[in-house]
Amino acid sequence: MIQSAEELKRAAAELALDFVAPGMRLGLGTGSTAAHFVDLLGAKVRAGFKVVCVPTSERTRLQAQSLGIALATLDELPQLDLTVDGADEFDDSLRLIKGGGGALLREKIVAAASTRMVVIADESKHVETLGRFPLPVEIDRFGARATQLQVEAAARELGLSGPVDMRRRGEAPFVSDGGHFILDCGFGALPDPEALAARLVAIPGVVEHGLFLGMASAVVVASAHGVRTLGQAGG
Ligand SMILES: O=C[C@H](O)[C@H](O)[C@H](O)COP(=O)(O)O
Repeated sequence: MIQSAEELKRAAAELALDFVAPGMRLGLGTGSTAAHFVDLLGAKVRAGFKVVCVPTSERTRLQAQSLGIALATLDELPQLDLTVDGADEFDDSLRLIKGGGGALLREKIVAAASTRMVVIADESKHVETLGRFPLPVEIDRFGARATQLQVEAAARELGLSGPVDMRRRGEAPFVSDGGHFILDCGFGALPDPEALAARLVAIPGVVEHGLFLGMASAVVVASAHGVRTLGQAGG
């Protein structure tokens, strides 16, 4: 019987391997769940399986490299067949919150360049309404405080409130692979994620937000009762 969170993540990652065909151009996600997938893919590659992968973060690039997985940049491979990535939250409509690990911008660029995005997660990430996990919003370093005020104002217009915190690593602000800051927005339940997404992208200092809407084609979710797939991984 599957028990620990790590076992659940690995079980989801294992099932997602079924969606990978030889010769595919693959996007590799970031985070502890995606790391299980990369690890399992590495074992397949060692056994002779051929794929070329584009990592969504430096962390994932280093892991994949250490496992001997063939890598390319997104400039070299601008169209991908499939991206497999984790998520901080997903709902029944396969809408996601991502960015807990700070990789949301590259993750979204890579997912958008992929024909399909398959998300792997344990059941704890499944929510009725997105927003339990504070929404990460990646912002330019220039004028960060001004951008933060605009994010807060935009949320208020939509009837949302709650702390907007600059993500920190120790004393200093956290800096993403792209060199940006991240705001963690604890707005609580997001009844209209599409409206919030539209409002956030209209703020000039916002580089990207962690709402992935209409991007995932399937979520492979592992619980103590087994692993199931929501949505369609094909087509
Ligand atoms: O920026 C990080 C990513 O969006 C991750 O995929 C997300 O935070 C989920 O990570 P984990 O699998 O570690 O919960």
